[in-house]
Amino acid sequence: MSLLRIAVPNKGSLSQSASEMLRESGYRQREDAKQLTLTDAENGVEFFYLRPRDIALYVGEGTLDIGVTGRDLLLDSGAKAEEALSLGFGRSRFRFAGPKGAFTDLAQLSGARIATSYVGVVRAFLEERGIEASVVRLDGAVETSIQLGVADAIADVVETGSTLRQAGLEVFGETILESEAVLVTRSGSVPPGFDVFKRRLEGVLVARGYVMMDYDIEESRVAEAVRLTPGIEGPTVSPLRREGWVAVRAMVPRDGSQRLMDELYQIGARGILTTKIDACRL
Ligand SMILES: Nc1ncnc2c1ncn2[C@@H]1O[C@H](COP(=O)(O)OP(=O)(O)OP(=O)(O)O)[C@@H](O)[C@H]1O
Ligand SMILES: O=P(O)(O)OC[C@H]1O[C@H](OP(=O)(O)OP(=O)(O)O)[C@H](O)[C@@H]1O
Ligand SMILES: [Mg+2]
Repeated sequence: MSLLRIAVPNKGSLSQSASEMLRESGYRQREDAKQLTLTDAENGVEFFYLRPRDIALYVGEGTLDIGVTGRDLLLDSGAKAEEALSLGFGRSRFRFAGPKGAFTDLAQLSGARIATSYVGVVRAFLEERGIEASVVRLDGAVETSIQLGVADAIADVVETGSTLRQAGLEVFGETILESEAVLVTRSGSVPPGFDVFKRRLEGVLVARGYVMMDYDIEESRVAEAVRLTPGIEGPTVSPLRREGWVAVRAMVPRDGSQRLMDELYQIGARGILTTKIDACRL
């Protein structure tokens, strides 16, 4: 059987997290940041380490079957590729920003010069709003362009906001788009073997978002407790050696699991434990 060809970011914000997720999904990943490709024949895949900005193009052309890239980069590329799964890391917002106090409303962008590395996304957004502005394409360090007189405003990736603050800029207008790392495939086509690959990554996503919770409780209060921890298919309830008590086991969302433990304790549960899940298939 031919190998699934998968593009992975070689550098930048998404690179390390992408490789980590693939490793947790049971795939081999390169040990050396200079390595360009890696074959994992046992798992039927071959990895190509590429610039994240180029990945959607390779997948859209059909040269590669699957890619990991940013939603913003996918949209900016205009490639014939589509999002198949969001991966929960590399989260950022794409925003307009300008000197403090200079802009309050998107309409003020009319006639302005806007610097960005994401020309496709910005042009499409302005067109949709009927705003006529000139877009200046820069490769990076976009925040400095205003101070240097090349632009009046910028549109860029904002994560913590500290780069903007340091440049004396502030965001304005609505968020252009919310981005995160995504799996992309060629529009309208599902490569053979994609379902297994996707299920493995979904397993890691669920494992990251959930913990396994165990507790003991009096049988008379089980119904109440199980309402708090319904599990996925339904919790496992098993007998305990102690008369009138049962053990309950259920997957629960990691967020809020501490509060859930407090609530279970309140209604009489004891021996409440959570354990990390490494991987799963639901
Ligand atoms: N703080 C961040 N800065 C830039 N991109 C980020 C950040 N956090 C997440 N991302 C996402 O990473 C992708 C951009 O990756 P890319 O590797 O092209 O740029 P980079 O991380 O700025 O790397 P570099 O500029 O060093 O090449 C986008 O999808 C973007 O939304
Ligand atoms: O909100 P923050 O947490 O400050 O992160 C956002 C900044 O990080 C990125 O720049 P990067 O470091 O990649 O440099 P670049 O502009 O040269 O790509 C991005 O372009 C913003 O400038
Ligand atoms: Mg950058």
